[in-house]
Amino acid sequence: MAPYRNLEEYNIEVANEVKDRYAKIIDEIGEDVTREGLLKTPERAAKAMLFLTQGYKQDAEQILKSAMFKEDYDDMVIIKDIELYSLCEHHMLPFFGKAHVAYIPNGQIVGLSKIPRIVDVFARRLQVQERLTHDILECLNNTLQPKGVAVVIEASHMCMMMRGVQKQNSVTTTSGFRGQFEKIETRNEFLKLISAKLS
Ligand SMILES: Nc1nc2c(ncn2[C@@H]2O[C@H](COP(=O)(O)OP(=O)(O)OP(=O)(O)O)[C@@H](O)[C@H]2O)c(=O)[nH]1
Ligand SMILES: [Zn+2]
Repeated sequence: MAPYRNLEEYNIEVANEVKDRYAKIIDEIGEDVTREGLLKTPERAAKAMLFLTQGYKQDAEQILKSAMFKEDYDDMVIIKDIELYSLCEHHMLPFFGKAHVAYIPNGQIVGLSKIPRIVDVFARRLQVQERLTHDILECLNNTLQPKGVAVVIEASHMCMMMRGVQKQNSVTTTSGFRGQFEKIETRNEFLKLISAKLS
């Protein structure tokens, strides 16, 4: 899971292919790929794209399993305001915002950092916000087998801001609930806690 830094750390053939295709795109849009400022741009763009899609090569289930511990705590665990950056699969433009994740343990808990880690695994792919929400939800539900799991994502989509309908302030909220969170009181407690501001 090490963060990738150099193009050489990616599959070199794939990385060079992506780089060459970015050079072609830059040329096609009417720019001069040989001018100084753009000389290294195809390589930088390839690195950025491979970084932003590294989730395909990562195994979220294994990440959770690497830090699951037996524990009798059976109240709600909430990790809120997890910042996320993903790419919409329609335009390959970013969407970004926050994920709020909760679960009710069923004899085992998971290392807290592993939840933001799996958010990144599923966010660093071409996604729609709905599927991203369910990917996180189902992974936690199947791997940790908790009494309940909830995921809420609030995000802004650059494809709706920079182009298309050009709405700068709209935020899309998606949510998924399993197990005890399907009960209205539990769900409401979670929603109340994620909207509460701690001073
Ligand atoms: N449901 C969903 N739609 C998304 C997401 N990201 C982008 N979209 C939408 O995907 C749709 C693609 O629609 P199309 O009509 O094929 O694309 P388009 O002509 O570029 O559409 P406009 O953005 O309306 O100009 C658009 O309505 C986008 O707003 C997402 O995460 N979930
Ligand atoms: Zn889009």
